[in-house]
Amino acid sequence: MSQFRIAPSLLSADFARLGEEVRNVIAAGADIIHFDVMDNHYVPNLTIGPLVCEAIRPHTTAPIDVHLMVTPVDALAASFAKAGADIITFHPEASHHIDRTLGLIKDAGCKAGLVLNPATSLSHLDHVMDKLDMILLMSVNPGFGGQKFIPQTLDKVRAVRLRIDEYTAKHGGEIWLEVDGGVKVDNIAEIAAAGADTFVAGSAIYGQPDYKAVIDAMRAELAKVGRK
Ligand SMILES: O=C(CO)[C@@H](O)[C@H](O)COP(=O)(O)O
Repeated sequence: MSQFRIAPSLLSADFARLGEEVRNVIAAGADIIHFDVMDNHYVPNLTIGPLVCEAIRPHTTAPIDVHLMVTPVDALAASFAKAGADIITFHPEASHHIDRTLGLIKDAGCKAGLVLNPATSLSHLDHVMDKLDMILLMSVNPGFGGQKFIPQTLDKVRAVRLRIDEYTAKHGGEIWLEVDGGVKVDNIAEIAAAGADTFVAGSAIYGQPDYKAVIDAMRAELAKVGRK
């Protein structure tokens, strides 16, 4: 895996051909499959559940990164761990007991992370840094693909990068910083320069006929970033 990771969001894939869409995007050079779970309650949209995760699992050995936009969280997190997820992230305001939910995900053998919406405070990270494998910053309000990147996210990325670097310099370990929403070829370098290392892109990749061309173009942009 390269130092920057590209994670196509299945939300923009052809749902009638999901297995093939997973294989094609990995063959095109993606690192991770991003799997958006929406419940029509926490967010105003309804997508896919653990059965679909289980169905795509045999189609790739790449990590499946499940982003839970649901409340309540715990039972579904456990189901996704059983269904073959590698990484499970959730929104702190959707869980009554953040520390317990993170522990439950890790005890099930998955990497765990928190997701912060554009207006959600970084204070949610304060007491759980030791349990985080990933922090996912939403650069759109969650619920739909194809929205425009919110530029104020860049300051948040810088602030979280600082927190991660300070924390890992002192305590060791690794915490990925993922950004999700409106990520394109023309802004990925700026987001990386601000401190992100993992990039979710739905419509930018699945909205084009040639997935490899888009992923190659993203990697070419990332190669220009001096940070790593
Ligand atoms: O979680 C979400 C939206 O809630 C995202 O993963 C979107 O699916 C990203 O789509 P694009 O903005 O890249 O089209």
